[in-house]
Amino acid sequence: MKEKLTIIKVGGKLLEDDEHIEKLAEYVARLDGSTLVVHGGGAKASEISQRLGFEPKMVDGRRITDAAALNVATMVYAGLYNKKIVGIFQKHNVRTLGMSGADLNSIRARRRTVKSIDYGYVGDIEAVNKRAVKMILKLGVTPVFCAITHDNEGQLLNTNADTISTQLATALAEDYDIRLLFCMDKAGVMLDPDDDQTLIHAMNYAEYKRLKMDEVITLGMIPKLDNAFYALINGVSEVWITGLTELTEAREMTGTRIFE
Ligand SMILES: Nc1ncnc2c1ncn2[C@@H]1O[C@H](COP(=O)(O)OP(=O)(O)O)[C@@H](O)[C@H]1O
Ligand SMILES: CC(=O)N[C@@H](CCC(=O)OP(=O)(O)O)C(=O)O
Repeated sequence: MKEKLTIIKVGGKLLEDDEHIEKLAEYVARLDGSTLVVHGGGAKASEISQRLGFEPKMVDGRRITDAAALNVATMVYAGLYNKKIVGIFQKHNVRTLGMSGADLNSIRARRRTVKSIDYGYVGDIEAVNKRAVKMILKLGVTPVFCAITHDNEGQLLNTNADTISTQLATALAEDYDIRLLFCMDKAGVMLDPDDDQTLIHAMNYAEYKRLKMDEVITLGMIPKLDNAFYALINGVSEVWITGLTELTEAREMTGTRIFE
């Protein structure tokens, strides 16, 4: 039987409040089996960019990342948030290692080719160094990955955190029984994102396509769900889109369970 691995992707909006990181750390400390965390930070990167006087630009949920935006992304994701999470996890006795895709050459990516849009220093993942990640997990350590990858030629790249968690999950699915949890600022996928009462408890691909066409599902939820379904058809056992309270405080997890 494969060992259990829980992969939790934490959305950047949740990271704005240290209390949320504390709750997550307490939850991870209680979990059985191995855990791997991936985090974003897009909202903070946008805020810092604005404070520095340049407007952030997003297309289809992906940041147009010029050299200045890449510097901000590296400082916010690999620096501020990664180290904040590591510090708070250590406080809760979770042995943690902060990672980017450049560390141990764990995630190699290629700069996205320019078609109609030049995304700049945005990386599409080419290879996950499974050996390195498994080695960390075998030590009983929880790796915490930020949204920075590299091309192994010295260039750092910005990669969407939902995609990183999905690529790590599918690469490790051969060796682990994986639960992939996308934890964000809403309770899950909803018919009305401002009304928790409209939570969709389970969703298949046909329903996703219909709700996307009807523009019930929009913005960052689209790449998240594309990743969620990709994970499910590529060997990941269980996929959820959920909120922090729904994940860490409910006796039984609630949110949106993704099924084929
Ligand atoms: N049907 C929906 N249900 C819930 N959230 C939705 C929906 N459609 C769009 N969204 C938006 O998607 C956002 C989550 O995507 P994103 O901002 O990329 O999250 P994260 O930073 O956690 O990856 C929610 O905050 C919400 O504004
Ligand atoms: C290429 C690209 O768009 N990268 C994302 C990485 C951060 C991220 O994914 O953060 P959230 O999970 O908080 O949205 C960005 O810069 O916004």
